[in-house]
Formats: sequence, structure tokens, C-alpha cells
Amino acid sequence: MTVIEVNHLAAGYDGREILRDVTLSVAAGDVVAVLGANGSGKSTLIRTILGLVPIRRGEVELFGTPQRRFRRWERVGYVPQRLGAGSGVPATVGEVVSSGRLARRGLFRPPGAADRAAVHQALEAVGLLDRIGDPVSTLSGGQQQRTLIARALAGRPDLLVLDEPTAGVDAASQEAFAGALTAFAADGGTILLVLHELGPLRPLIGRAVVVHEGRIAHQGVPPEPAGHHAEPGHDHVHPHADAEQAGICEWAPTDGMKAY
Ligand SMILES: Nc1ncnc2c1ncn2[C@@H]1O[C@H](COP(=O)(O)OP(=O)(O)OP(=O)(O)O)[C@@H](O)[C@H]1O
Repeated sequence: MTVIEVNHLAAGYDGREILRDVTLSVAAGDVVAVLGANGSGKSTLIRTILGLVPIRRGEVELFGTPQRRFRRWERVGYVPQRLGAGSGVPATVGEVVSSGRLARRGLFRPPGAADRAAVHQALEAVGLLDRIGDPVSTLSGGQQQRTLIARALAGRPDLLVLDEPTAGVDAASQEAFAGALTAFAADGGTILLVLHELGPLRPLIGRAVVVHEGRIAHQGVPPEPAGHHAEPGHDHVHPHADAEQAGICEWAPTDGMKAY
């Protein structure tokens, strides 16, 4: 079953076209990383898929339904790039994660046992159950990101869409992410995520899609760590100097990657 189908998509802001002729298919159970240089259009792509940026041309389908007619948003969990900077949100970790249940239970029904269980399970998955009563503002950036992941997981979605969940996040939080996402994928969940560095998520990623100037430049199996990077403790992949100089992407396409 196809979870996301994007056909000849164009989208942008005001007068500016950012995405040009993007075609992409994500099947149930796929874990797909969207890679590319700053400003290449990665966030715009996932936000357009979710209906947050209007489609100019082309089509997006979610779970086989054209996006404009899609109503089953509880099937989709979205983790935006970060909590509003300095938002001073007084909410506790538990309250933020509970908000991820809203689409499931409806706004006016009080949370029940199933909601509480889902919130606890999601917090446990990201290693933050002991912080459930703490104000979100007292958490580190990485822990706040983990809280957002828990909020998305609490809704028990079929598809998780994440925008750079590991950007600026410490190693402990990255490991916690990797664990939570691995469990989600092992349950058959589908993941589309924007990443700058694969890091501990590398074993999870089945396909990398490289966006360059609003188009998909390459897609395929992500590059394996090579040479000394393959040694224990070096599980991240560094930018390829040539590709970087050429301004193509932070990722050197390998033979395993098809050019589109
Ligand atoms: N809300 C917006 N209004 C106007 N222009 C925007 C908006 N969001 C993004 N852009 C522009 O669209 C282009 C692509 O931005 P986008 O955030 O999609 O890139 P990205 O690949 O995700 O970058 P990064 O790696 O820096 O997050 C950039 O030139 C950006 O300035």
C-alpha cells in the first residue's frame, strides 16, 4: 500500500516557486530520509505533503486519497523542526504529549484510560517518563524535541513525518530518538524524515531522497559509512567535499542511488 504519493508537484510561497516537478512514492513500512543543502526545499516538501503549503501543480495522495479530500489526519504524526523558540509554554511534558491524542479522542471528551496509557507509553519510548510533570520550558532542547516525538507517537499514527528531529540534539537524545523510531518502524509504521546527518538513525533508513534546488536530484540506499568511519564510535556520515563544493547536497550520492 502506498502511504504517500507525490506526482509532478510544484509549490512555493507568494511569488516564489520552491518545489519544481517533485515525484516521490513512500510505501507502507518504508523509512525514507530527505536530505539536501540548507534552503533546498526539504521542509517545504514535507509541509506541502501535509497540506501546510498549498499545492500549485501536481498531486499529493495520502493513504490512497487525494490530499484535498483526506480527513484521517489522526493517521499522521508530525514533528515540526522545533518548539517555538522561547515560546515560554507553561505546559507540562504530560500536557504537551496528551495534546497528541486530540485527533483520536476529539476536543470535548476528557482523556480516558487509553489516552493516559498511550501518553505513558510514548514518554517511555523516548525516555522521558520521569519528566511527565515538569514544565516543558525546564527541559533541554533535545528533551523538548523528544517531547514532540512522544506527542506524535501518542496519537498512534501510521505515518510519522519529522523535520530534522536530531538537529542540535545531544547524543543521549539522538539515541532515544533512534530507539523510539526503531520500535515504531518495527511495528510496521512508515517514516518520512528530514535529516542533516544520519547518525544513530542510519540503520533505520531504507532510502535517502536528495533534494536539490526544489527537485529530487537522487534517491537510493543511503551511503554506508566507509573507512575509519566504519569503526565503532564513528557511525555518522560526513559531507562529501566534492558534492558540497558543487553545492549539490551534503550527501554524496553513491552507486546505489539512482539519478532522477
Ligand atoms: N514560510 C515561508 N515563506 C516564504 N519563504 C519560505 C518559507 N519557508 C521557507 N521559505 C523559503 O523556501 C526555501 C526553501 O526552504 P525550506 O525550509 O524548504 O528548505 P530546507 O531544505 O528545509 O532548508 P533547511 O535545511 O535550512 O531547513 C528557502 O529559500 C526559504 O527561504
